[in-house]
Amino acid sequence: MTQHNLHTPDADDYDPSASSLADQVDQSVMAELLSIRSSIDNIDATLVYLLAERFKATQKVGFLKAAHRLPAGDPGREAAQIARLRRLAEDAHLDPAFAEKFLNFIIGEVIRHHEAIAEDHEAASGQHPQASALA
Ligand SMILES: O=C(O)C(=O)C[C@]1(C(=O)O)C=C[C@@H](O)C=C1
Repeated sequence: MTQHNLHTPDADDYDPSASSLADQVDQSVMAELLSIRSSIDNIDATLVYLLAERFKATQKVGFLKAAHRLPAGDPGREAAQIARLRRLAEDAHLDPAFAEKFLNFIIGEVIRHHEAIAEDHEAASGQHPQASALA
């Protein structure tokens, strides 16, 4: 049974002024809050598009690694990426520990995708022995 009274907002009916604070703040504070939130909304949308592009690129890496039976993870590359991002974060006044945690979170997901691609690839080449000989 669908629970219409427990409505969870989705992207189609996004209300940028949705808030649980309306009865706790005066209108001028709410207006300022909504104005700042409009930038936050733009930034969040950009993050989604950027992450989608990054995952498109890492998917290509996943196919390449699977085709050549390379390991999903590359700790040497990760160490270099983390050192670089920590430096960039410091320059940008972002907590470097947060930047590292965020990158590790994304890379963990990428590695799970790589492993799934490799499993699919192995299963497919098992079904076609001549394909596995060519890999
Ligand atoms: O560059 C690679 O080899 C990738 O698989 C991509 C990526 C990343 O997401 O940046 C993910 C896993 C590796 O450990 C290193 C980097």
